[in-house]
Amino acid sequence: MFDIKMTKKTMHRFQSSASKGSYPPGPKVVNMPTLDAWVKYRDWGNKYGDLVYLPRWNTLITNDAGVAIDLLEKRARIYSDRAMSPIMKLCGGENLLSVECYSDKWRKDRRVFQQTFRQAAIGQFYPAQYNKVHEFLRELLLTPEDLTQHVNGLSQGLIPKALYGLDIGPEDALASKVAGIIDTFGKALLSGSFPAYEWFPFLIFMPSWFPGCGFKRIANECGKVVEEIYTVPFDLAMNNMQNGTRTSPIVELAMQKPQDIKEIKAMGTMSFIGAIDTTMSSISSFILVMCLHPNAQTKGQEEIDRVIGKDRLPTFEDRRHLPYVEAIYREVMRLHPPVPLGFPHISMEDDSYRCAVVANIWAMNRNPNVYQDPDRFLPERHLKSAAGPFESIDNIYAYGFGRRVCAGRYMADNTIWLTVASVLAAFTMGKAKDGNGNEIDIPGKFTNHFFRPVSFLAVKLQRIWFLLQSISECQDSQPAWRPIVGCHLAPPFLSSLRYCHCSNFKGPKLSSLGTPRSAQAGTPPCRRIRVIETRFIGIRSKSDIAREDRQRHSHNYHFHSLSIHVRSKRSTSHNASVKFTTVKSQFLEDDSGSPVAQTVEYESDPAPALKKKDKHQIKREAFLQRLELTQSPYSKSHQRRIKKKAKEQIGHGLEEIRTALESVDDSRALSTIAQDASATAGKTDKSQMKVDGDEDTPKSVHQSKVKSNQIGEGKGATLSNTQRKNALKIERLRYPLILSNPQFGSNPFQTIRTHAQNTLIKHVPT
Ligand code: HEM
Repeated sequence: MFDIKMTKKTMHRFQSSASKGSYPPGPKVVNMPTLDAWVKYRDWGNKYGDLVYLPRWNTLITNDAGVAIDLLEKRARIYSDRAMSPIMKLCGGENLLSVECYSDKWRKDRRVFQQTFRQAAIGQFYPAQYNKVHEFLRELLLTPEDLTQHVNGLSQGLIPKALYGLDIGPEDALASKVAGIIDTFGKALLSGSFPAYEWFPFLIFMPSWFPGCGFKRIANECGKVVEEIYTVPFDLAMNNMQNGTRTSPIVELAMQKPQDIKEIKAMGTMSFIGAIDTTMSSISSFILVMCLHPNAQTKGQEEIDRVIGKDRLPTFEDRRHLPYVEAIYREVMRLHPPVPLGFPHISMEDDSYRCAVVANIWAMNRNPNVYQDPDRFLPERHLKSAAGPFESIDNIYAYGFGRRVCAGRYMADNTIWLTVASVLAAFTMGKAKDGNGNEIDIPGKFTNHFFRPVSFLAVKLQRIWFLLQSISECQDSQPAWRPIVGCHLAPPFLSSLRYCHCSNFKGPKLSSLGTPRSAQAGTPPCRRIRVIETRFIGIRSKSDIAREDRQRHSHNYHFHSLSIHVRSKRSTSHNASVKFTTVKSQFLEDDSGSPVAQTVEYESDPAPALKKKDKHQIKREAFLQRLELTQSPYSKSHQRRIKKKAKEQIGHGLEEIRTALESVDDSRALSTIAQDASATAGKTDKSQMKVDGDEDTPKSVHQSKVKSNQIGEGKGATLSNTQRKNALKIERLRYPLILSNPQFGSNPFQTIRTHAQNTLIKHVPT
C-alpha cells in the first residue's frame, strides 16, 4: 500500500515537473557540502520536500526510502547507470564494478561477481570468516589498546583470506595501500570534493604539477594501486596453487572458467577494495555503540548465554536463535550505515529528468515517520516490527537499491553478524577511566565519505581488563589460578596474560607495548567476569607463531605480541598445571585456512601426531587429486554436448549390439594382456619388448593392424565415455603386470615407455 502510494506520489512529482519543464525545488548551492553531507541533505529535504534538486550539479537527492524504491528499484531499467568521471577513470574505476557504467561489460562483471558472492555460494567463505573473526578476538584479548588496528586487520585480511587464500595483515604494504586509496574513492564519488576540477574540468588535461591539479597526482596513485590489486594477489594465489601450497576459490574459478579471467580478476579487485572500509566502519560503529549502550550489550550477552551457553563461541547455525543479537546488528546498520549516501545512480534515458539520483540512506533510516525516536539506539524496535528481526537484509537500506545493490551484501552481512555475536560472547566493552577514575568521554564523531567513528582512543575493553586484573591478582596472591577465576582457563592463554599484567613477573610487561589507560584507573568494579569464554579465544601454536613471525616480522605490533608468546615458553615461574590440548587446536587452521575444530573437547593426551613431512605429503596428494578432478579438458557445457552427441550417434536399439561388441573386445583384450605379460616376463632382452611397438612397424601397416587392446586413434577420433572407461579398466588390469615385469625393477621408465608404445596407437599426422 505504502509502495503504491509512493509510486503515485513520485510519479506525480516527476510528471508535473516534467510537463512544466521544471525540476523539484532545491537550493541553488554553488559548493556542495563535503562535511556531514548527509545531515545537510536531510535539512534540505525538510525544507524542500522528498525530492531536492540541485541545478548546478544536476543532482536529485531523496531522503525517503519509498521514493528511492520507486526510482531505483521499480524503474531500475532507467536509473542504474553510474557517472564515470575522468577522475574516476584516473583512479582505475573502469575495472571496478561499483563505479562502472551500466553496460554489457558491467553485466558480465556483475554476473561473475554474483556467482561467487550469491547467497547460496557464500558458505564457502565460512571457514575464512571464522578464522579471521576469531583471530580478531585473540588480538583484542592480547592488546586491547590496539583496537583500531585489530578492526583494520579483520577488515583488510578477510577477502584476501577468503578469496585468495592469502594471509594479509594491516602491516602488509598492499593492505595499507588499499586502505589509503579508499578515501580517494570516497571523494571521487562525492560531488564537491575536488572543487578546482569541478569548476574547471579542462584541468584534467593539465599536468599534475600545474596549480590546482594536485587531484591528478592523487588519482594517478590510486589508479596504480588498483592495478596492483588487480594483479598481485591473483598472481600470488596462482603461485601458491602451482607450487602446491594451497588452492583458493579465485584460482579454482579461474581454472574452471579461463575465458572469464578478466572478470574474475576484476571481481577480486572489487571485493578487496569494497570490503575494507565498509566492514571496518560497521564493526567500529558496533563497538562504539556497545560502549555507549551497556544495557543493550548486557541483553545481547544474556541471550547468548541462554541460547548457546558459555562453552563455545557463536556460529552461523545459531543466528536464527539469537533475535536480540540480530536486532543489535540491524540497529547498528540502521543508525550508522557505512555508506550513508550510497553511490549515485544515473538515469540512462529521459524519464522525467536526466540526472544523478542520490539516496540519502542515513536520513531514510532515521525517518521519524517510520521509526519512533529515530536517533535512539533501540534494538527492541526490530523485535517488535511485523516482519521480525530476520527480515531480508535489503530492508536495512544500508546495502543500497535496485540493480546496483551491493553485490557483496550476503558476505558482508555474515561477517558483521559473526563479529557482533562473537565480541558479545567474549568481551564486555565500556568507556575507559582516567587516572582519577572518571570515565573518558568517547567522541561521537564520524569520518566523512565512509562513515566510521573518528577515534577509539578512549574506548577500552572493560571485560578484558577485569579479566587481566583478576588474573594478575590471582597470580600475586596464590599460585593456583583456578579457584579464583573459577573456570578451566587454558594455560597458554594464562601464560600470555601473565606477561601483560602479573606484577611479580620479571619479563616484559604490557607497559612495553604502551600502558592502557585503564591500567592507571585502578581496579574497576568487577561486575561481569566471564573468563569462561575467553578460553575460546585460544592461542596460537608454536608453528602458528613461527609462521606468522615469518610473515609479519617487519611489523612492530605483531613482533611484540609474538615475542610475548615466545618468551613465555622460556619462563619457568608459572608452569601450566593442566593440559587442554584441544582448546589450543580449536583455532589452529589447516593449510586451506579452515579451522580444524569448532567444538571443544578436553583431553589430556593428544592423538599421536603425524610427522610434518607426512602431513605435507598427504596434503599434497589430496591437492593434486583435487586438481586432477577440476582439470577437465572440456568445459561443462562442452562435455554435455559431447555426451548428447554420443547418445544420438549410437541410436536407439544399437546400444545393446555396441555393448556386446565392446565386451567381446574387452575379453579379447584381457587375454592378450595376459599373453603379453607372460611372454614379456620370460624375456630379458629389451628389444624383445618392442615386439608390438610402432617404431619397427611401417605406418601403413600400423593403421591397418590396430590391435583391439590398443588405445586411441590420434586426435581425429576421440573416445566415447564408455570407450574411455573400458580403456581405463584395461589399464588398471595391466598396471600390476607392468610392475611385476622384471624389467621394471632395473629400468622402470623404459618399461613404462615400452608399455606405452605397445598400447597407445601412434598418431600419424595426415
Ligand atoms: C557492511 C558492509 C557493506 C556495505 C554497508 C555496503 C554497501 C554498499 C552500497 C550502499 C553500495 C551501493 C549500492 C547502490 O548503488 O545502490 C554498494 C555497492 C557494492 N558493494 Fe558493497 N557494501 C558492503 C560490503 C561489501 C563487500 C564485502 C563487498 C565485496 C565482497 C561489496 C561489494 C560491492 C559491489 C561490487 C558494489 C557495486 C554493485 C554495482 O554497482 O553493481 N560490498 N555496497
